[in-house]
Amino acid sequence: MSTEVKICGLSTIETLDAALDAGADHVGFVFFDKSPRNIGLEQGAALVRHARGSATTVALVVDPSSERLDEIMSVVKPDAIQFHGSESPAVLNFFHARWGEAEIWKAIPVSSTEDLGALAVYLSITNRILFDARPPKGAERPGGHGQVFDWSILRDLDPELGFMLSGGLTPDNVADAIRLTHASAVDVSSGVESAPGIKDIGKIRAFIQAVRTVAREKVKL
Ligand SMILES: O=C(O)c1ccccc1NCC(=O)[C@H](O)[C@H](O)COP(=O)(O)O
Repeated sequence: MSTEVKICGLSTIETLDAALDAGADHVGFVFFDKSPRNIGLEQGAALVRHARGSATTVALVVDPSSERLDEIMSVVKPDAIQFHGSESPAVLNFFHARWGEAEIWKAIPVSSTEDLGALAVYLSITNRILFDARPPKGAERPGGHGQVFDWSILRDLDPELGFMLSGGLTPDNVADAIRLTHASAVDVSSGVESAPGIKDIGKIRAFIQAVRTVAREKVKL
């Protein structure tokens, strides 16, 4: 089965179209004002409307208030919310009770095997777990740093978990990352940019092509 691809941090119709045309399965929009990829609610709503039905639309948030979540859900109307901060299981359960139809994705920061302990806490209350590189100390945002972590930490995980791999992926390293971790999905932001927040259409296409080459290898085996 082909590895799913999420292109995160999109902010223009042009780059969103490039991702959709190249076959992205999921498209992500950042609602966090300390991010160079941050977008406004109306901008997000227009991008989500444009992508609806072609890919899963994912709104990324970091420790949002319940008012902020309500705003995003009622104006932007994404298919899924990606919680990328230190949200507790209680926050995710509260969100589910209020917005039951939306998928819940949770990012888990990884720098050592011990970090996988969080899986047991979040697995039953999420639709998808995303492993991302733990951010550098003192960083202003918990993701989107273009940093890899040691993928061998994930090597023994059950591929049936269907986890998403993230952190420092690029068109050049994503095939190796999939072969090593058997991730069922990959997520990228910096690796398909020419500068922080500026998506590069050529890199988006190259990234998705590199992911698809791994699927073709599997067919040949
Ligand atoms: O991308 C951001 O600016 C961001 C800000 C705050 C929280 C999370 C953020 N990004 C999360 C993502 O889904 C990224 O795709 C993921 O961290 C990987 O980023 P990168 O290493 O730059 O590909």
